[in-house]
Amino acid sequence: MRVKFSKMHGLGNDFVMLDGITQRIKLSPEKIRCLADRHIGIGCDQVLLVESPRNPDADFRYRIFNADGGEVENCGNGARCFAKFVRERRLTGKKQLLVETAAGMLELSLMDDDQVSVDMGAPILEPEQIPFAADRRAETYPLDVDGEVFTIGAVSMGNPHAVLLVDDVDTAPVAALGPKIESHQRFPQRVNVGFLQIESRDRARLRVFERGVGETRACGTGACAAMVSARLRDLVDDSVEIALPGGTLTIHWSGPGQPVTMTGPATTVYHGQIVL
Ligand SMILES: N[C@H](CCC[C@H](N)C(=O)O)C(=O)O
Repeated sequence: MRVKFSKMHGLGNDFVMLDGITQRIKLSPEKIRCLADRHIGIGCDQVLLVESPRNPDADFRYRIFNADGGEVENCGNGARCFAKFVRERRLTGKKQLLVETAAGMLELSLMDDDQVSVDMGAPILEPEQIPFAADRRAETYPLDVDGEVFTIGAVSMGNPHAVLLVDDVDTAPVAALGPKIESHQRFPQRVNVGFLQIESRDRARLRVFERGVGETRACGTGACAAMVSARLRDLVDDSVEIALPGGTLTIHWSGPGQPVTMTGPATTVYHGQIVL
């Protein structure tokens, strides 16, 4: 079946965007892995599928699939690209969108300068809801990785994140330690792993080894989770510029129970067609 797609990215975290409203699209983990493959497919970190909402209050539903074929709960960079995509495909004329995801509802605001602001909802901090095996909720947790104990934060933005503080992201052991923590047995659904360098109370640098993908050039939910973990440790204030390898996101969070807001760009690279 021949389908139209858009190739997009949020700060270099790249996506194949599929309109499942005006097109009949049936995906399987194998098809997703093929689409995401940078040699035999289009190549992307995630495949994002736009569908009609189940919730009558929502404008759209959007589903997120990692390059390994697994469906996941949330994608911050993808949410911004989604907002631009549905406008470009003339699926809506609205600039304020309510979107249903597996993690719940997201509120998206398209701004004039191609920036998109997303209300990502309140972070989830209870270990069993992250999910993360721990006796009780804490700002940080010891995590034994092959006999070496690391201090991590554990936060869910609908999807699970572990956050480690490092002195210098450029020399952080992302490739060596990322996979070990991603598949650590205390994270029963695996986990995204953020390596965070605090520069000041309103600026930090971050690299993320993403669950189901590997290191990406940016991770929106990762930036939100890292800021939340740093805020809980009183290392930053309520608004922080998070600099990732692909560019900078502005994250705002005023404390537990409050929503996290993420603002950043969304870029369309090209439109194409492919036989699925
Ligand atoms: N790898 C993530 C999904 C994509 C998140 C990321 N691309 C973002 O911008 O938030 C997970 O398995 O939870």
